[in-house]
Amino acid sequence: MADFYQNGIITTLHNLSERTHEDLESELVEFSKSRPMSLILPSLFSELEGEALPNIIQHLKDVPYLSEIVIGLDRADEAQYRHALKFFNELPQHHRVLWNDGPRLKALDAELNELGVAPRELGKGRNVWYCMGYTLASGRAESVALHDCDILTYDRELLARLIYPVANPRFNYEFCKGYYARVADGKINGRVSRLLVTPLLRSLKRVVGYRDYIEYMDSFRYPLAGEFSFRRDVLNDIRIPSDWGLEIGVLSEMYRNYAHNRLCQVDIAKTYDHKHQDLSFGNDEGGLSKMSIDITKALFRKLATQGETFTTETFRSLKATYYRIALDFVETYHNDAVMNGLKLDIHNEEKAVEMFAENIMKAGQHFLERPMERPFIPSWNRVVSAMPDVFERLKDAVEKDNEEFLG
Ligand SMILES: O=C(O)[C@H](O)COP(=O)(O)O
Repeated sequence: MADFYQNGIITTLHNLSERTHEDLESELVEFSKSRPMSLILPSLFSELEGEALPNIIQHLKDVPYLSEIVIGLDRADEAQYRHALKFFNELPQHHRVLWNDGPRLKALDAELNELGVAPRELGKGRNVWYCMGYTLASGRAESVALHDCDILTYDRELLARLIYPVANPRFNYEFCKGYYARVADGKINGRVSRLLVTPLLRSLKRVVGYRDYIEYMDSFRYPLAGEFSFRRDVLNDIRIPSDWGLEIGVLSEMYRNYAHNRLCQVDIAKTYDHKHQDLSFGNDEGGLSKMSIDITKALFRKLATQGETFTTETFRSLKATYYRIALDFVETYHNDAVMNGLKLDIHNEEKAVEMFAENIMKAGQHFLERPMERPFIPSWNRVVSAMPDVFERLKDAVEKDNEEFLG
């Protein structure tokens, strides 16, 4: 059983009783009468052939409270898009598959690009952004959840717990972030979250001092979770980063746009496992190495927008402080693992810490060389002002794709 401690400056909603998903769902069905709900699934075609997504679909089939499911499909050719339409057609809920690489959506993307408001990089950020635009265009939902498509331990209770805080009409939350223990196969995972993000935030507290933003970020128990939920109005003015800073960037946007009491986090699962990426030592362009550089840059950029100044010396102190704190964390996690009968490879953990320490310097150097770089995709409010009929056009393109290729 979890404890009920409130850490940090964001409300934490715990899992304190063994409520069944049926029990939660019967409430959600009631809530859906005043707050219709939808789910966004950013997916790669390859995930349709993996282990996780077919199981997610089996669970979603029985979810009784969703008005819409919006699937963003990346890296699919025409035959694969046709296959995806059949694959998702098992869902009884109203659903649409956005063929991001198809000619209709690519033509719209090219026009947005002409106007300077299209995403500049391919990837999950762009996929999520188009799904958010479609959700605004379709207007079917008041409360929206979003989760990854590689969750191996998926259960429909995860979705019920994730959307509940923004679905209950008596709650005033605009945004909710999921958290869980990433423990699977006898191991503690979540290497970037445990070994980079938390120790880096703790070292920032030492090097730059108390900052409300750092306290806020450190309040999230799993800051890199790809599971969020929000009220629809959030989607209008959120700016999504197109790189690996997506999760951190979304939290920073919420910090900028809302008071702390409109935000919360919720325990969504006892365990969680997903597809693991390589650490990619020495390769700044891939795997967890690139992820760690993007995340660190996102934190520096955000602090800079609050008036923080950085020099090479700041980054050197930060690296040294981080290294010490992160090594202490390795010992902490090791002891936690031992007491729980789990495995933790100290050598691999320390190798990861060494790489992250180097990457803090690389991210710092990059920041000093290009302080004005902004990987953000414009908010949908801005896009509407540049192209007033964008929602009709997006909706039309998606409807036509679905009609033409479903047969
Ligand atoms: O959340 C994280 O820390 C990264 O996504 C890496 O996760 P993993 O160690 O579970 O693969």
